[in-house]
Amino acid sequence: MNALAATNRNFRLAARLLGLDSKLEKSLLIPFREIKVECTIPKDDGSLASYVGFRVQHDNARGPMKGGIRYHPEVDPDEVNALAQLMTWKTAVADLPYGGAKGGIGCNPRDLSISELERLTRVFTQKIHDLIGIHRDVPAPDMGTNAQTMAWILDEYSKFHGHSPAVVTGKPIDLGGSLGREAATGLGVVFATEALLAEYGKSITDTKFALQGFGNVGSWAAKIIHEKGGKVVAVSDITGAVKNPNGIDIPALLKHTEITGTLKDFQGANFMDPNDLLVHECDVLIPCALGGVLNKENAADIKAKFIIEGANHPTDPEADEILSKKGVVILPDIYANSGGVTVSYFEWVQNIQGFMWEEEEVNFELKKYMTKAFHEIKAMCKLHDCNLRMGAFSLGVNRVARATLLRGWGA
Ligand SMILES: NC(=O)C1=CN([C@@H]2O[C@H](COP(=O)(O)OP(=O)(O)OC[C@H]3O[C@@H](n4cnc5c(N)ncnc54)[C@H](OP(=O)(O)O)[C@@H]3O)[C@@H](O)[C@H]2O)C=CC1
Ligand SMILES: O=C(O)CCC(=O)C(=O)O
Repeated sequence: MNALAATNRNFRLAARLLGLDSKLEKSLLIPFREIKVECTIPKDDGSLASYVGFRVQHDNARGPMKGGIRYHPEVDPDEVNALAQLMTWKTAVADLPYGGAKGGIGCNPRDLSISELERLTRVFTQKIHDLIGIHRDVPAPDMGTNAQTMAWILDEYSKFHGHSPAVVTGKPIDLGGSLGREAATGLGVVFATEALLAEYGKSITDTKFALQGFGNVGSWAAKIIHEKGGKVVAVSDITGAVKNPNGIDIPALLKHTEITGTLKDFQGANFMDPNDLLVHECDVLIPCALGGVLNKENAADIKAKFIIEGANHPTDPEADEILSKKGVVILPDIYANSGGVTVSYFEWVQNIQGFMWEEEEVNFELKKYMTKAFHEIKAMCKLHDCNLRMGAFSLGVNRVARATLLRGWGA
């Protein structure tokens, strides 16, 4: 099942649980606006290269639309649509005054030089600048993009609209980025994990973790888990995977990836087939890379008792069903990885106030938001007798439905 079909399915199940009117259900599902633009740039060798960029603005009932921009070869309209919709429910679960959006460009950032990436980002921004904005749609980093990408968007956008730091979040600190934003998604994943494990009388200390993806989310989550006494027994990136049953030395691995850019040739662990990462022996599995990686092909072989969805849409509905029958507890993406957008919200607030918070304050507030959302999801699970994914979806969808009804349709 593709990402959009899976996301629509989860939304519809939640709408049924809530007893939403079918016309309201239909209106919530249709995106507010879908943008598709051609981005042609001169490459460093003088030849031309054309790419397709997308921005899907799913819903703005609760506030400006919010969500990352992804640079990846597999970016396609259905996936961006699904990710935009997930942002709508995610911001509502976290109770942020935002709607949802997502963007992307179908390209392999590893094949582009820094100056080619800059040109591509500026052309994309030129094409969409009238449709984003501080109170309209606020992009942020996602897979394949980072603080530098946000700096180029900010600069290009500001040429048209005047200096506007709050038009993007996840910026470099020197341009108004928030302390703590870079680590926020990984830290939020860890707060979410702690909240879940505590329900089962467990903690991070001495628990065994496997993480797929060692980029922004995966590397920060691994670092913080290691600092809290957890054992990271396996991690992977696109080039391969490493394992150590006694726990990988994460600071050493971070030093290695900083120097080489990959997990390859790391001396402190054994290499393994990256396809085995998801079915590796561990207590907690944290997918932090692509969508749809847990599916009917591998779900029956998963050894973890808990899955924390650091990535967006890592579990397809068929896998959800198989895993649920096995008794595996899944903490869904729209809650588990909401730490990033929550600190993006703090960044936007700081930019609008023209004020900067201490990192301790950012992290303290993040923990408060993550803890509150966890208990609100649990309450929905109790009310509707459902799993955590449906608890989170029904919490988010209900908040957006209420805002939509209150605003009305201005007939
Ligand atoms: N950044 C954020 O704030 C947020 C991100 N997310 C989600 O988290 C996930 C990861 O995002 P982020 O960390 O920002 O992205 P990054 O681009 O920083 O990192 C992605 C990581 O995934 C690895 N990867 C890519 N393909 C594969 C594969 N087939 N098998 C194993 N590893 C793979 C990459 O390897 P390599 O480096 O070798 O290419 C890299 O380590 C995405 O689903 C994103 O939507 C969710 C909320 C917020
Ligand atoms: O920080 C943000 O605004 C969005 C992050 C994001 O894209 C996500 O949560 O999937």
